[in-house]
Amino acid sequence: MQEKNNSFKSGFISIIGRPNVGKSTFLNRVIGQKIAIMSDKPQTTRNKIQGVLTREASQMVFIDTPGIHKPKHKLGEFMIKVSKNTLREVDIIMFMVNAEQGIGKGDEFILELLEGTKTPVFLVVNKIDQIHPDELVQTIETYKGKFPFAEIVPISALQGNNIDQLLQTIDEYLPEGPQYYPADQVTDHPERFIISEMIREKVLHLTREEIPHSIAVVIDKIKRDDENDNMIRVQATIMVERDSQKGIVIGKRGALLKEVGTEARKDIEMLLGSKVFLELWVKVQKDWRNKSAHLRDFGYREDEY
Ligand SMILES: Nc1nc2c(ncn2[C@@H]2O[C@H](COP(=O)(O)OP(=O)(O)OP(=O)(O)O)[C@@H](O)[C@H]2O)c(=O)[nH]1
Repeated sequence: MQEKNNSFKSGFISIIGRPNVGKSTFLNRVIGQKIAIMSDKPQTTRNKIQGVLTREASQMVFIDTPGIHKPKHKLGEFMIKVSKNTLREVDIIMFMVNAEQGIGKGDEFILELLEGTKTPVFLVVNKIDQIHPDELVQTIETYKGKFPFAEIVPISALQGNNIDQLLQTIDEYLPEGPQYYPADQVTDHPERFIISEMIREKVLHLTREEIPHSIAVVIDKIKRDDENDNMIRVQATIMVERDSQKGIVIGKRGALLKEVGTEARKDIEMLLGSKVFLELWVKVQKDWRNKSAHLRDFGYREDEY
């Protein structure tokens, strides 16, 4: 290493893995800001979210792909298509697995999807804070036998263990390239999407087990109110699949919806740096997950990927 290489490196890193392995936790830790929704329920990340990490000599653009699983209905198939498309275009694939669990059907399915890919695949074993080192060695051995991983990196996204090492390794694989985004930009997602995810997160959180993932949040309007101290008015609709779910989301005399609104408003105010008036509606749209047309309405447009 006689010659110092001053050239800038950059690239796209796709994070893939079964639901709940900790992809969003990782992104949030690395980017240091709440951009990907975090939840202890599986499959809360439906859209592609990019987090951008700019270092001294490199820029990493992370893509948080939807949790892959075998398709059970239209939305599932759609998510898989999205994931497959992104895998072809990225520089590194981070396949994240949960150290606490053995290799499962979902992992096997993802490995099948990865078969023959030319992109380097990193096996990232997350949640190592939960297991004994001996178990870790075993898990790694099992995975090693299944796929020619370019790198294997154990981490704890929650506690931060080995994250620097992982970023260093990613750096080594990045090609020379431009700085795609300004250094202070952490996400290229429109505020609209982040706001809808903030609201969705509150609904999932406050309804606990009662509301499955059959909800979507549509932002109807974001408007600055010049007459009212520049307050920003946000109008959003929470879409549910069944009447019974509507009742749950609204709660007794509207109590739950009010709580969702209060909590979400705080997050949105932080994001926009302004006072926010949040108006929430709940609407039943039967069986929306199986209707491709509705996917479009909810902003899951394939042509964006
Ligand atoms: N103990 C431990 N828990 C973790 C770690 N990383 C994530 N978790 C937890 O695992 C759960 C799922 O994490 P997420 O980051 O939402 O998972 P995800 O992969 O983004 O999930 P989807 O959006 O469903 O694909 C959360 O309760 C996290 O707090 C870790 O390193 N250690």
